[in-house]
Amino acid sequence: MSQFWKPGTEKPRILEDEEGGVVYLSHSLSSSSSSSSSSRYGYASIENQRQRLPVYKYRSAILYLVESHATSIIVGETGSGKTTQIPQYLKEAGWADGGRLIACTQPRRLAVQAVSSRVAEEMGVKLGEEVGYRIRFEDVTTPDVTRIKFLTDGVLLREMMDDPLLTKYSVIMVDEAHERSISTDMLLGLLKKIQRCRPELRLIISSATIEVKTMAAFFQPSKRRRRLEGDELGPKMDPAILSVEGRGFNVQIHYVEDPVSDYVRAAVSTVMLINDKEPAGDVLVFLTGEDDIDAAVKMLTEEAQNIKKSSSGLVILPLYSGLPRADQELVFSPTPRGKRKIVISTNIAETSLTLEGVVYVVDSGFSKQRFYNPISDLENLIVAPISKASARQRAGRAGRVRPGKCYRLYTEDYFAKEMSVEGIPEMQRSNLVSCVIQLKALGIDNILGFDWPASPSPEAMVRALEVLYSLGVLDDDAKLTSPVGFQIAEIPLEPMVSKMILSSNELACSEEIITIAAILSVQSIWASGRGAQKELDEAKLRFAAAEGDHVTFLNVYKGFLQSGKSSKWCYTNCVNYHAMKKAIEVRGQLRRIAQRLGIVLKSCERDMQVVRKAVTSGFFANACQLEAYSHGGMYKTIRGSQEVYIHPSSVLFRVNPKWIIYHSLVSTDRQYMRNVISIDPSWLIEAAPHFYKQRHNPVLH
Ligand SMILES: Nc1ncnc2c1ncn2[C@@H]1O[C@H](COP(=O)(O)OP(=O)(O)OP(=O)(O)O)[C@@H](O)[C@H]1O
Repeated sequence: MSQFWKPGTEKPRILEDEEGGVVYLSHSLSSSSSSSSSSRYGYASIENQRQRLPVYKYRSAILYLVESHATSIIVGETGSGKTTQIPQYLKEAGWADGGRLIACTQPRRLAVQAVSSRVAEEMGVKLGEEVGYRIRFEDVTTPDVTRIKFLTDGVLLREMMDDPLLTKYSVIMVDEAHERSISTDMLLGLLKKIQRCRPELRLIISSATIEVKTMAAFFQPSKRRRRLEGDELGPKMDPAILSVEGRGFNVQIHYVEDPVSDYVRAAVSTVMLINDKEPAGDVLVFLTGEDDIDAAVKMLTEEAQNIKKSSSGLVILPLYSGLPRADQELVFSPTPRGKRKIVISTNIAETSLTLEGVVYVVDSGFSKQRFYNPISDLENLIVAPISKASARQRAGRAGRVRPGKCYRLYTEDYFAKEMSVEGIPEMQRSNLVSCVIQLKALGIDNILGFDWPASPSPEAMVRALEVLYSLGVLDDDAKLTSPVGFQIAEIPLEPMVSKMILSSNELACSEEIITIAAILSVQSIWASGRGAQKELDEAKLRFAAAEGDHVTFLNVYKGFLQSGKSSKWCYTNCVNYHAMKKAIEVRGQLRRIAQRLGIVLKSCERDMQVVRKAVTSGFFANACQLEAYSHGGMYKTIRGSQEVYIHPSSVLFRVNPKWIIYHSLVSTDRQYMRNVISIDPSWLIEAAPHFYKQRHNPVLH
């Protein structure tokens, strides 16, 4: 592995400036130790660029290993060419002949789209023909024509429902396997199973930062199996390991000297200093979520206005999953001459992406991560420190087409001594409802005995089985019910949302429920980043419904449509225009799914009781009862008796209905419920009699 940072060279120091802001000393920023000449940038033909990538020297070795081993684990620095080149080498070597397909999976949709268009460009073909991609709700491939297919690991899992052995694929490359998302882990377990029936299927597990030993141990065949296969001709079942040495361009790593207390402010100061002292080049900043990002955009815009002369050339772009597609794609557009693009992103840009102009990366050291406690049955999104693997991936977004620099907003000591090597696999810190339903749909009955790369907790499994049983998805034998279980398994959404949509059919309110589901899928439709809380509270009052946030969303949606989807209307009403556009995009996709399932699209007009009943039928597990009026209203979850509070952003904050259902929790000083709706407790028994058995919950009677 190459060393990013050599102590004693260009280490920057962070000092407090007179106003108390954080600044980097300029001498650190102006030093340079590029290992490659920047003249390489921009002039080489695509073919030359391909041949200069470190992975090119390993072309024959990779093809040999894939030929001779069922599984190959390939590790190489970020930017060395794994994702874009290996699928092309495989195609050139004939792995896509005879109508077969080469798949390359990615954990994120944005990466799927970006790498597939790069590979299509390198091959000189139209995207969607020989090279295509598939993400949830979008298939850009052509049957019998597409030979290389990029797709999210979640979509490949869904393809298994129709084709359990994935027979059309000759090679499946599971890229960025270090991310250990639930889908990646499920995929690894299932692919290992498939290989037993299809030894001709080749797997490539690739990443810049994977723990090779763990992965190799997982794919090691058992002694018994090795004996059985001993004499057969065919690929070796022992996994092969290849380390691709070398990296594209050097990335200097800079650390802060002392820990920073406010990483958003520190990130903004760092960007301003880069802009002031450093030569041309775009900046990619990693923060944790929409709130941080909006705050940073606002601060940067103000800073840029204050120092007009030097900063008038900043193009500031947020990037997070809740943004509409067109806005996300702006980050790939060429930076106008004389300008500097500042992309402020969540970890959506952490792996696989090449943003061509990016020379500087600013890493806050944090990301939002899901944590689930099976005992209390509470799942939270928490801002938590990232792992070394993530930090290296973030740094690797620089140095892809020319030398770069990465500014870490944490100390070198912290990186070396305190940061964990890898994150905890998502499987071990998430609610497993979606995972269990998918495995059931694939016919895996013994879920506890499934061969996982990292075992989930039995408590979390039992909790998930229990919720699925109560949703009517599983029967007494823990098999999928017909038709509800099969229908819910087929909808590519969280089972609770899918159930809510299915119930809306019977309750004749599918149009409203689909709108609610779409709005809940974007982070927040309120423009909270603008700062004027009073203005926002007044705007909310204009739409607020006594029933709660879900019904309030319907009022906002109606207003937005009546305004002709106007951005001005959004501004006046403190509504986030991007979020509304995204919600409309998702709504269209959900309507298509609903129609495919035979759901009649129907509006209940003003009858909000049926809307609340439909929400209850999906989210009954999140029901709470008011316990005390202290602290703006203290509630307890009905199942786990956990203390929870209505989030101040909810229209029901301080209204405190006796019985409510929440959509999600955020944890700060307390557990806060976001997006809350009032219910009648008798609906809980109707929706989930097993879940709310009388002996456990006498309060319901
Ligand atoms: N859209 C693009 N524009 C310009 N160059 C690109 C683009 N995509 C990729 N490249 C070039 O190809 C190189 C290899 O990219 P690739 O994604 O294959 O690397 P990788 O080893 O998979 O990296 P990572 O581990 O970060 O995903 C990049 O470093 C860059 O030089």
